[in-house]
Amino acid sequence: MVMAEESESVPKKRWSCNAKEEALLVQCAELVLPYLTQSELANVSSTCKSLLKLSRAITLRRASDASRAFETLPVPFLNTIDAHPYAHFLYTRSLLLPSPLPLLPRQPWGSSVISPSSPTHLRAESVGFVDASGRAASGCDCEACAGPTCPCAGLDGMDDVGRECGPGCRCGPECGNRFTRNGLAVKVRIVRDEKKGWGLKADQFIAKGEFLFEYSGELLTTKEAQKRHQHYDELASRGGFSSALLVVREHLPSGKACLRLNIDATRIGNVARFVNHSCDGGNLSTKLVRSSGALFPRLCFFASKDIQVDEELTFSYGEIRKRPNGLPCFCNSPSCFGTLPSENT
Ligand SMILES: C[S@@+](CC[C@H](N)C(=O)[O-])C[C@H]1O[C@@H](n2cnc3c(N)ncnc32)[C@H](O)[C@@H]1O
Repeated sequence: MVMAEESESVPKKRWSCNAKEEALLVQCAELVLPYLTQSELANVSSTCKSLLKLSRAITLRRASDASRAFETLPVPFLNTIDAHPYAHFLYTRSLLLPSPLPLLPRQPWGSSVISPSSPTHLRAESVGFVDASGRAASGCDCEACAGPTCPCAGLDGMDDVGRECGPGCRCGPECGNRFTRNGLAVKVRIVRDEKKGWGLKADQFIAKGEFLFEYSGELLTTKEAQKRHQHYDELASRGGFSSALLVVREHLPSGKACLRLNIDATRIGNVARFVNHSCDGGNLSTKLVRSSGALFPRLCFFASKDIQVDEELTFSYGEIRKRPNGLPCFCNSPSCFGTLPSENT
């Protein structure tokens, strides 16, 4: 294999190789390229025609399913605005404990030969309540969890907190009282907007009250969330950067304390990371759902009204606090405050 210099005004390095070498190169590249980020892929593909062809095929597959086949429904990207074919992030269907930046794992995406595996750091759910003998200490003993007789039933109504069967229950994954636990439940696509970046649109009719998805990502300590908030604010002020760090508070029964969940889907997350803000509350509502036996509740999204095909899915990011350097809001609702809500960390 030899490197050939081109005699253009700005010389470019290109590989030139014989047919046998090229076949070997493509074979190796098939195993490596799916692990690369968008810019790494672009750099590599500019070095030779075969890699360019392969990288184009990977890009097409990536744009056809943001979920990397972790969801049962594919989630395509659609961009008629600019040249970004997809957004690059690692996919997880559940909450994960964070890994420090340099240890962020790579996850193949867009390969025709390698199936992606979930990021390997600890699932937040793998920590649960146990009794002195090590048995799960909460949950139900139902064989079939039918209706309100199951002690874990409690997802109906407008309460901010719901309950479901979980790892502490005798029933299995097929139990009908675990319907927020099977990942994305409706067809959606990710659409590029000139002002808001990527956003999520319904690809089917969704009835009021229907469950859509949970908000997955890295579960951070408040200290780490504050550090990342500051870092993300700096990046956003330079433009072209969207963070997806959500802070949720659950008021505990005493009324005197609250549980604060910091979920960062910026680097690792699921489709929920694409839901944009609307000052009028949008068409989604959130509920913290506790699965019996799991230590942390999960933030789940439900339709707060009937949603038609092609409607953008939005919700309110929280209370608006006027900040001189707040990011501009383009929700376009009659009640728009002009500024995006920002967490006072
Ligand atoms: C959770 S992400 C949503 C997905 C994001 N639009 C993207 O391209 O990845 C939150 C970020 O989206 C953008 N965003 C969300 N709602 C917006 C709105 N109403 N107006 C302007 N930007 C918005 C802001 O950059 C915000 O920090």
